[in-house]
Amino acid sequence: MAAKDGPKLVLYSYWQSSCSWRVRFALNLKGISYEYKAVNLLKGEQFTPEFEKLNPLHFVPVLVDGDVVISDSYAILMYLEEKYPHTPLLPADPQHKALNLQVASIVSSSIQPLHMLLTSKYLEEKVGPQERLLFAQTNVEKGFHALEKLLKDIVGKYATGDEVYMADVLMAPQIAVATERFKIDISKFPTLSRIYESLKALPEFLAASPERQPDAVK
Ligand SMILES: N[C@@H](CCC(=O)N[C@@H](CS)C(=O)NCC(=O)O)C(=O)O
Repeated sequence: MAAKDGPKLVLYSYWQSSCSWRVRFALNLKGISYEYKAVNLLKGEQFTPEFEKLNPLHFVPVLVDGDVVISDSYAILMYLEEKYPHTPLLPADPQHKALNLQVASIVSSSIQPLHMLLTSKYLEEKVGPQERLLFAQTNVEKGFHALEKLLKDIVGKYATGDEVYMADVLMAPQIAVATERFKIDISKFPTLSRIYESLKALPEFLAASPERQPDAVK
């Protein structure tokens, strides 16, 4: 389905970016088609003057919806939720809604920034590749312990019950990156493992996966 009453949405994305993956997953869940614009982070395309106009922080993802330009995946998801409310990313129940927002915040503020490209490059230069990896692994595991504790009594098929919500949208790419890039043993986190098993079978998640993007390097 295309976005109603307006031009097609444009997503600036990089295939391996977990923040972009969140937005691709959410767009797929909502059935919104979009144009994909690749920003090659390894070639430094996030620093071009054209991209800087979209996001002075030089990060993907950026969503363009007509005149509206939004960077930051969290803000993009909230925008999509308001403008395209079908297939909601947040439950109506206030407690479950708060839990989804809390999980989303933990992933986007307390896990991903500690292993992102910018942080990794800096640490690798200052303290070396081994320390960089250890720093990422320690902080991903710390975040996963918190998520495990938060969700263990509420988990259903997905993070906060039997519907896919915002918590899942952020957790699934984060778990994929943790296991594949940082070799985290997800079996140490039984609740997260269980959620991930359900999520990784979803066609909307698979279609959003790095390998399936037009800029994927095979
Ligand atoms: N809080 C931002 C973080 C965005 C972010 O960290 N993007 C990464 C890719 S996941 C990026 O563009 N990194 C480029 C760099 O580090 O130079 C969001 O959720 O969108």
